Amino acid sequence: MNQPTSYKRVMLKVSGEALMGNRDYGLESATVRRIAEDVKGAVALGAEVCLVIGGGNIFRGIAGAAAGMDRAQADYMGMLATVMNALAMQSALEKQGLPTRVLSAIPMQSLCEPYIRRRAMRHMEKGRVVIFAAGTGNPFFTTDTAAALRAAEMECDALFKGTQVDGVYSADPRKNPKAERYVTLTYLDMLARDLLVMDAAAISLCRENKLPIIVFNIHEPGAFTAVMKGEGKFTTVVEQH
Ligand SMILES: Nc1ncnc2c1ncn2[C@@H]1O[C@H](COP(=O)(O)OP(=O)(O)OP(=O)(O)O)[C@@H](O)[C@H]1O
Ligand SMILES: O=c1ccn([C@@H]2O[C@H](COP(=O)(O)O)[C@@H](O)[C@H]2O)c(=O)[nH]1
Repeated sequence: MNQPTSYKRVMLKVSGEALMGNRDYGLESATVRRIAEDVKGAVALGAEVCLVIGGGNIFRGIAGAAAGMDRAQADYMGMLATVMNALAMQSALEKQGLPTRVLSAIPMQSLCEPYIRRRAMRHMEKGRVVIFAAGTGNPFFTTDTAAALRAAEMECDALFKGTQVDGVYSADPRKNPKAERYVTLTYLDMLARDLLVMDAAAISLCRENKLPIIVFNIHEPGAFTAVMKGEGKFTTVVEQH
């Protein structure tokens, strides 16, 4: 085993967009494999790991609504997109030799298990990597909120948000090159300054449950494993700093 981590159980939220790699849409297998290798590295540190994967690489409800669809119907399509990503990640993790389970908030018994909290807990205790699919199962939410919700339910020590940038900035760094990265931040700062790296419902849920949020760049090979050891660049969001 590598140098151990102080985290016993963690949630990793991976944005759907991150799975696109260099493509404009969908999944790039090399990217999915690289993230799976990173999860393997984190598991080797001795942590129990669960995942929520977004669906933005395939479909976002808000885009469907903008194109004239009923918003709730479009959101269900978005949730289905997250199931496809979960299945792709499950395959990649199993290729790495990791035991996994996909648990869906929308029951799909031919594909995966339904989400049952106590079953999920048991899977994690047995060292399986659990992937929570279909978000919260409800429209008008996001997979950030699903990640915060499942992390609280699983009694995780932290929520790691793997995204396109290496932390939380004073403004969106993809739009404003002068934006500055924070090393630590409070939940209230994130909410008050409207720092849109995560939605407000997810941040509030983390705050209520005293769940630290760690934002890092999932595109750096081995970044998740490194951040689990406190290495590399990231932003930590807590109650007080
Ligand atoms: N203040 C900020 N600091 C850092 N990133 C920010 C900030 N404001 C906006 N962003 C943007 O937020 C994005 C984070 O969202 P992300 O790509 O993880 O999307 P998501 O909605 O979680 O996932 P999906 O791609 O599945 O929809 C980053 O790519 C970044 O450009
Ligand atoms: O609880 C949830 C989670 C997600 N959705 C829908 O899925 C897509 C994709 O999720 P992202 O968080 O954007 O990656 C989202 O746009 C919603 O349409 C949902 O309805 N409920």
